[in-house]
Amino acid sequence: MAANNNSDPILDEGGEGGVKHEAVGEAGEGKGGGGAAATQAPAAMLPRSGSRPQLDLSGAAIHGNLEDRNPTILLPNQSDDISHLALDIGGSLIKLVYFSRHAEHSSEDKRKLSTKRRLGMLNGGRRSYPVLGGRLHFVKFETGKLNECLDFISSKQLHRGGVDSPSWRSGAQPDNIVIKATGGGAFKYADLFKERLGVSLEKEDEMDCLVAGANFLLKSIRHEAFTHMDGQKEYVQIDQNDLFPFLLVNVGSGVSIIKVDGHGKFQRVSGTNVGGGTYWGLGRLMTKCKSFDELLELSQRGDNSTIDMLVGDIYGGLDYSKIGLSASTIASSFGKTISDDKELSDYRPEDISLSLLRMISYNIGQISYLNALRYGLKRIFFGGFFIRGHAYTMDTISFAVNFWSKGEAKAMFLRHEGFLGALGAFMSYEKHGLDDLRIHHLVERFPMGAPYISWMEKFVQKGTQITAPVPVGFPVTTGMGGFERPTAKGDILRSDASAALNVGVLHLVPTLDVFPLLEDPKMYEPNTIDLDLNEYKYWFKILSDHLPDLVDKAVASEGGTDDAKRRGDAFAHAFSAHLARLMEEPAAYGKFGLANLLELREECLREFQFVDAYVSIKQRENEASLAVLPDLLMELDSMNEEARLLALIEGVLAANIFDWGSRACIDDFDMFKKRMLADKKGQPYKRALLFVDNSGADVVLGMIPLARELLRNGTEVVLVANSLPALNDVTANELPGIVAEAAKHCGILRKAAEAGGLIFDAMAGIQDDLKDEPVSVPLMVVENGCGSPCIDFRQVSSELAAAAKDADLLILEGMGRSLHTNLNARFKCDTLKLAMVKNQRLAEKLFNGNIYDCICKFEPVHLT
Ligand SMILES: Nc1ncnc2c1ncn2[C@@H]1O[C@H](COP(=O)(O)OP(=O)(O)OP(=O)(O)O)[C@@H](O)[C@H]1O
Ligand SMILES: CC(C)(CO)[C@@H](O)C(=O)NCCC(=O)O
Ligand SMILES: [Mn+2]
Repeated sequence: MAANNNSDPILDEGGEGGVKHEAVGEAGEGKGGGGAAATQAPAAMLPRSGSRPQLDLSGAAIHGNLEDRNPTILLPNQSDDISHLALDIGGSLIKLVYFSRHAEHSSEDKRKLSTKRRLGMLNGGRRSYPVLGGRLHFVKFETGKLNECLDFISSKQLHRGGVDSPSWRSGAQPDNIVIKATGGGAFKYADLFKERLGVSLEKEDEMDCLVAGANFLLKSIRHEAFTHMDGQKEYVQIDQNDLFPFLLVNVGSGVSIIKVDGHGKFQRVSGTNVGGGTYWGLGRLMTKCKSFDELLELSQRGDNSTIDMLVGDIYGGLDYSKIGLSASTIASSFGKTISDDKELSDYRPEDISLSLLRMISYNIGQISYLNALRYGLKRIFFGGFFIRGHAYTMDTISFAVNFWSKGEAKAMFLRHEGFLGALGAFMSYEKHGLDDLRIHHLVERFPMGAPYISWMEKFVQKGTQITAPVPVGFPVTTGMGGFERPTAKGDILRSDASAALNVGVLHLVPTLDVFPLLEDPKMYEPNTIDLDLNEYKYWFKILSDHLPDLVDKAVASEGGTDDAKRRGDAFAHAFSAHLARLMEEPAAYGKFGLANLLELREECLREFQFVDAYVSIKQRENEASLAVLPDLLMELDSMNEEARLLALIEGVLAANIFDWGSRACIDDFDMFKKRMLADKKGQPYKRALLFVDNSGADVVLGMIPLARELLRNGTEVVLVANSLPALNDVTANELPGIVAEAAKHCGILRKAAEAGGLIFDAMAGIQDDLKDEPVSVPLMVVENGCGSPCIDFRQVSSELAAAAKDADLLILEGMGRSLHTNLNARFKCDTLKLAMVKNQRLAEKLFNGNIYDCICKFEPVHLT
């Protein structure tokens, strides 16, 4: 049977004895090397990206001061088209949202075109999606340092993309660039923008923008809103049909309180002048702090009871329980400072900062509650940069809302807290074509700001600062309206650079779709197991242990040059920083599952320009497997149909099913066989989608022979492969080459591949044994839209979505796609999930089984 000794390097358990399963059967011997090169050169084959545009880095240079934390890098030759910049210029901070669109490198190859034609995706040349892909970036500056902001805009030429006219491309200065702007500064600084950048600010109403921004986030971003109570962050999935009404409280310098009833339907019902500016302003005066973060950091080491007058101070240490006040409740903020014969300098800055923070947060919580009560609203979303993702601030506000409303109203926070206005201004562009954005079009990534060129070493140094975990003190509440002071001592606040990791770059990928065969997209959850802290610890160790090996492979894949080594170092730092961040706060990047974690690693490799770390390994495996394919096919053809089907499934699992008694934890093979053999009675599957995994034996000796069997029965086969490299997974770009090689040994494959547009030229020099073959059903290859070893069926390529329309059989192979994700996923058609459980812990957890157990899970749709 198929010799399958290539294994998934991460999804397999580390440790546990190297190569996981040995060659089964005899056909796998000998015939090493010398085989035809099945795969094409990877670099040349990667002109496009399912999720990220490739940058043209030639001629890149640092612009501005090298000492800056985020120096601007100019990429003069990259074709990204920056367009649509929007600003929110507030009393304290300037927020920028800009969209970089990448020109389609539309060198669609013949395979793609023919697949699209076949799948009915080429309707008169009209694009089936509204806009080009690109990325949405979020940046902020202090309003007092407006010049830095202007420099940033000008160095990145952000203001020039807003024009559709090509005049500026030829170098001519456009005379009328208009940029959307909101916030008071849109009025105050309009002249300065005209003077410095030659642009006019088109003013958008601040409240309109706040509401539009909040509605956009709640509608389009997964895991945007969360509650924060007693130090626990919990993401809230908002039901689109049950979003309105809600109260929006934007805590900027001042506070605006808005009742939102729908899109563009709202009323500013209240506000308070005691807000973020008050905290920062008073705090600066009283503590001599130089920055907002420094002030916030001080509060974490404060004890407000030296400053605030508590109920117990007034009642001789007793609660005033009759009206529900505990002794530790603040009776009067700063009240103690009146009776003391003390100067400001006699108080600790830490205590002052905490008293101020509590006074203001509590007050905002209370006013918000009163307004929610006034309009009968249960949900209050808090935005604005005063929140700053700070656990204690959020807990204080949540406590106030919960306490006063007796649990009736809920405080929720937003990951993009400070960018509501800027996003709203951005959304107000009429022609950006983004109005129709859907949740599945957006993929959030968390880049480390990869330094592309000369300052890699600096990044490695700086990366260490980001890596250092920063504990956040969780407050303990006492009930009855009192708070304890924060328990953590000596903590520092996460620096702005890494705090930026709360908010990623939003990648707009208009070609993504929800997989149409999902039984219930709303209820679908790709991850099989929740990543709780224990799971995190486990994966943290596996991923950390595997990191040096991965770096070696990645560096080797780029020729082992000095540059590749430096990038390898930087990648290791960046990925470790991500892991450290997640260990400290598993919910930092939204609700994160294993699929996201594995994808993060692949993205991180890509960020450091590692195109395909496993390229040569994949090539070697493919060549070796192709060399033994003819023998395998011959052996299969000598079997009767039943035995062949078993051997084929066995080949996919690379396990010996003959002794399944002890090895299979889920064994629906007989059920599948019954259905397959029924094909003979004239009801073959119409179209099967085969999701391939790994390279080499898994593909060549596993899935391709299975595909051949289906083709033989008259079933159309679509091989579904990754859009981008991930581990040793074959990509949709590589697969046609492999199929073409395999087809040299088999008439069925060859006819089907020709029918499916995978082979174009009548291949000369191949023995022509096709004369007697009937006209074949097609064999096609489509990309899945992912660059990950797992798959999230809420976001697949439009190609795959189109191919799914006529499919009545899905075959998911491998741990990533059928175990770690999708084990419990239900589809609208028959589904076969095949995997060997190469992880002891998972086997125990999921099936009470053992490592190397197999699952062959058949879920016929008529039974459900
Ligand atoms: N790095 C920072 N520098 C200054 N203030 C900060 C910083 N980070 C958070 N803040 C807090 O955020 C507040 C500003 O929030 P935000 O940007 O939402 O308001 P704004 O738009 O500037 O003000 P407004 O809407 O009232 O005009 C500051 O007053 C301060 O409390
Ligand atoms: C004046 C704005 C709207 C400027 O963003 C904001 O700072 C604010 O809502 N201040 C509170 C003003 C009040 O309602 O008392
Ligand atoms: Mn504002």
